[in-house]
Amino acid sequence: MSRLSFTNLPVAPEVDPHALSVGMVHLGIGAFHRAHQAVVTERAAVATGDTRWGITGVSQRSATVRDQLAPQDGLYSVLERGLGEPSIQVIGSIRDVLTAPDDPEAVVARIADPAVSVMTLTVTEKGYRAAGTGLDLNDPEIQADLAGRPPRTVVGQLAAAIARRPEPLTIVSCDNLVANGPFLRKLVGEYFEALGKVPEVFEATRFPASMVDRIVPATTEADRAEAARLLGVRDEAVVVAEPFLQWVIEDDFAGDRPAWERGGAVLTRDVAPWEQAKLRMLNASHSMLAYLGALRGYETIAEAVRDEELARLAQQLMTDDVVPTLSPPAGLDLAAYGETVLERFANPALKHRTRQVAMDGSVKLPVRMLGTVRDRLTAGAEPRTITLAVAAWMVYVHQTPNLDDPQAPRLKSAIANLPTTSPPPAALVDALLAVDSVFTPDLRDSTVFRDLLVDHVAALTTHP
Ligand SMILES: NC(=O)c1ccc[n+]([C@@H]2O[C@H](COP(=O)([O-])OP(=O)(O)OC[C@H]3O[C@@H](n4cnc5c(N)ncnc54)[C@H](O)[C@@H]3O)[C@@H](O)[C@H]2O)c1
Ligand SMILES: O=P(O)(O)OC[C@@H](O)[C@@H](O)[C@H](O)[C@H](O)CO
Repeated sequence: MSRLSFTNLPVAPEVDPHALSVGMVHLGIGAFHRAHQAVVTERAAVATGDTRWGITGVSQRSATVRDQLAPQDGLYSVLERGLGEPSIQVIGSIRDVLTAPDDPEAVVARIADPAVSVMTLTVTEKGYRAAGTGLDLNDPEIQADLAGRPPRTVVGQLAAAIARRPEPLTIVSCDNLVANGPFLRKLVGEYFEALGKVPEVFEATRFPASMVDRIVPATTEADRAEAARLLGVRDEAVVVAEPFLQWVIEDDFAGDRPAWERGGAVLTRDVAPWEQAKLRMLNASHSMLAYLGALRGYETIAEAVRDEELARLAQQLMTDDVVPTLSPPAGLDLAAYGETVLERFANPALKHRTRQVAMDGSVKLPVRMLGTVRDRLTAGAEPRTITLAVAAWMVYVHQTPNLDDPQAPRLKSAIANLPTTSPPPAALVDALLAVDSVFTPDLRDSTVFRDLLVDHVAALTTHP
C-alpha cells in the first residue's frame, strides 16, 4: 500500500501545507503535540487565512517521528475515537522535523530564527531535568550543556537560542506540570545564572502557563492498520485521540502568535485554577486507575474504570479529597467535570494502557497527588483515598520488575533489602517515603499520612 504524501493524499488537510511558512517550533514531537497544539494551530490558520504558522517539530531523543513524517511530506492523520464510528483527518501544519541528537546546532538555529516568534513544548515531566523546585545542576547532561557542547537538554537548547535572539520569544509549555510556564522560566533563569551570564532579552522572553487536555494514547500497529483502512494509504505517523480537546493559555506573549483562540483555545489572564482542577482531578484519578488497574491485571484504563470498585474509588478521590482543595474557575462545575472525566476514561475505543499512564510515577506523583495530600493534611483532614493512590504506586514500584521511571534505580535501591513477596507494609512505606526527590519533609514527617499509607499497603498486598 502506498504511503501518505503530497502525491498520495486521499483527504486534503484543511490548510494548504505549501502555503505555510515556519513561524513556530515545537520541542518533543510525540503523539500529544500532533493531536493537540498542531491541530489547534491548523484550525487557527484555516479560520484566519494567516499562513505564517507552519511548525518545525523537534524530535528530542530518537529519529522515529522524523523517519515517519519525512517520507510523508510532514503529513499525518488524527484518528478520532469517540463512542460512534471513528473519523480521520489529515493535518498539514507540521512542515519539517529536526532531530536534536543528530544536529543539536540546527535546533538552536531554528529557535533563534527571527521568523519564529513562538514555540510550544511537550517533553514529559522528566525532560525538564528538575530536582524539586529548581534545575538539577548535578544532572550530567545539564553539566555537559553548561560546559559548552551544542546543547542537548531542553533547558540548554532554550537558553542557547534565547541568548542568540535579538527579539524576545514566547515559550508555551504544554506539559502536565504545576505552573508549567513560570516553572520553565525559573529553570532557564537558573541555567543562565549557572553560566554566569543572563542575556538582556531574557527579561522580555515570555513563558505563559497553559493547561492542555486531550487523551492521546501511544499509537499501536492496530491503529496504523485502521488508519490505512480509512485513508486507503499507509500513515506511519497517525495519532489516536478522543474527541475532547481543551487548551487554556495565559495571555502573555512577547510578539506575534497564531490566533489560537480562533482554533478553539481559550486565552485567559489566570490559568492556575484550570490547571489545578485538571491535574488534581483528571490526572490524579488517571494515575490511581493506572496503578490499581495494573495491580489487578487490567491492560487499559477503560477496563480499569469498568471495575465498579475502582470507578467508585476514582470518584471518591475527586469528591472527598480533591474538590475541597480547589477554587474552580468561573463556569467550571467540579461535580459535572468529575463525571465527564470518568466517562472519558471509560471510552473503550481508546485503549490507553495502564502501564503507559503508570510510567514516570516519581515525577508525576508530586504534580498530580502530593499537593492534594499536603493541602488536606494542612486543613486537618485525613486524605484517605488519595493516599490509597500513593500506596498503590508504592506497591506497583515494588512489584514491577522493569520499572519505567527516570528514578527507577533510586527507587529500586531504596527497597532492595525487602523481600520480593509480601514485604512488611511499614518497611515498604518507610523505604519509599525516605526518597526525598519525591516526598518533601512535611509529608515524610506526617504520621497521619504514614499510618494511612501503611494501612493501604497492607490491604493492597493482602487483598489486591
Ligand atoms: N498523551 C496525552 O494524553 C497527553 C495529554 C496531556 C498532556 N500531555 C503531555 O505531553 C507529554 C508528552 O506526551 P506524548 O503522548 O506526546 O508522549 P510521547 O511518548 O509520544 O512523546 C514524548 C516526547 O517527549 C520527549 N522526551 C521524552 N523524554 C525526554 C527527555 N528526557 N528529554 C527531552 N525530551 C524528552 C520525546 O522525545 C518525545 O518527543 C506528556 O508527558 C504530558 O506532559 C500528554
Ligand atoms: O502523558 P503522561 O504520561 O504525562 O500522563 C498520562 C495521562 O495521565 C495524561 O496524558 C492524560 O491522558 C492527559 O493529561 C489528558 O489530558
